Amino acid sequence: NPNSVLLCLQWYTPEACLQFKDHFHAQLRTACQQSTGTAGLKISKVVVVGDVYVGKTSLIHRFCKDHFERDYKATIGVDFEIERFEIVGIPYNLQIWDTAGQEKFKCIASAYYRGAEVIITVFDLANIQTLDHTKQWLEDALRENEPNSIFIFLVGTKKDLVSDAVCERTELDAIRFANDMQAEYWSVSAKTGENVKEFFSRVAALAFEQSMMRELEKTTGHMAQIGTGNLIRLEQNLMEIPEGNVQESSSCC
Ligand SMILES: Nc1nc2c(ncn2[C@@H]2O[C@H](COP(=O)(O)OP(=O)(O)OP(=O)(O)O)[C@@H](O)[C@H]2O)c(=O)[nH]1
Repeated sequence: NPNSVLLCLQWYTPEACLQFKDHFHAQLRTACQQSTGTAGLKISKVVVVGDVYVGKTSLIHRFCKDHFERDYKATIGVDFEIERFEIVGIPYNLQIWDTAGQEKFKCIASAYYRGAEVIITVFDLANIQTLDHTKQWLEDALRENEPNSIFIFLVGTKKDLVSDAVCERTELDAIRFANDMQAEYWSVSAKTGENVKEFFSRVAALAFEQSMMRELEKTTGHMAQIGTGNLIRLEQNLMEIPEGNVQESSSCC
């Protein structure tokens, strides 16, 4: 649930962790407000690409409207939805761009790839050929962007249409593809809703975290990192960390 996303910090006591988290969230809000000069609304652009008929529109509509349409209606060029969140008290929007899979619309759709913070590459679990095309879709989308600052997801849709055995077999290939693409792999069903909210919550959490880190670095001039270790370096005089007192195992607040 994006509303309850907690930024994971490694610390050595739960109390210190909570105290630090409160301070950290306050820092995020201030940085955000300073950078926008407004109530601090942040927007991240998400671009969804993949072959025709793989279920891009259905995936987005299941998440944004909690609706599934059985009848196929091709996307003409591009379409977009905005999903509003509030994470740690900061208003946050995901702008989700749905692009057409049909070849004839590709040049229109590709004009909207620029400025993406997240690229979601979609294939159909019931049509393995669509997986083969995902690398090309990603390559096209990355060409318009700065590859190092983008989160990439590989998503297999229509999970409800395949047996568990077929799904498992296909996922072995999909995970291989995901590794090559430096993407995170998810399987979902827009029809049943399986994994859809969880998937977009993950997208929102990562995009939010990255956007906040950028703001913090801009406004404080300090390097900040969360989620991957004990490397949070904000104002270092804020809380002294005794040498050798940081636990190796991860703890989450
Ligand atoms: N059973 C099942 N059908 C799905 C699922 N997702 C999409 N579909 C169906 O697949 C067809 C294509 O879905 P769309 O979401 O329109 O596909 P798209 O990738 O957006 O297609 P383009 O806009 O042409 O690129 C529609 O008939 C959907 O109802 C799913 O999870 N399960």
